[in-house]
Amino acid sequence: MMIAVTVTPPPTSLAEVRARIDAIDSDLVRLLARRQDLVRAAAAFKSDDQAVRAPDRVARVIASVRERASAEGLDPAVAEAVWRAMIGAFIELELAEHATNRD
Ligand SMILES: C=C(O[C@@H]1C=C(C(=O)O)C=C[C@H]1O)C(=O)O
Repeated sequence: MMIAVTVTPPPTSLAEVRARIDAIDSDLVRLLARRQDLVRAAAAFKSDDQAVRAPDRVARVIASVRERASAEGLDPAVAEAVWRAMIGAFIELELAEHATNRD
């Protein structure tokens, strides 16, 4: 049986490194926009600010992301820092959304 394996050759210049990073960032922005829609939707199901912050859920998300990061070769400390910053920003957005829904 033939198994096709795609190997991306290493970049040969800083410009190429940056072009590849830009392409990944573009995918990340698209995914984050989808995530943001869901975070906004979550606000409608919550009764107060404590429920919006949901620290127990945040802890579970971080633990899961750290595990997946290790499996994928991403430094878990980097993953945790990125997710904590992202979730912090989304909580601010969700708090604003929640306050608007309440009015
Ligand atoms: C989206 C939620 O609300 C908040 C945002 C979270 C996130 O961005 O992953 C997780 C928990 C909450 O702090 C949720 O409760 O699931």
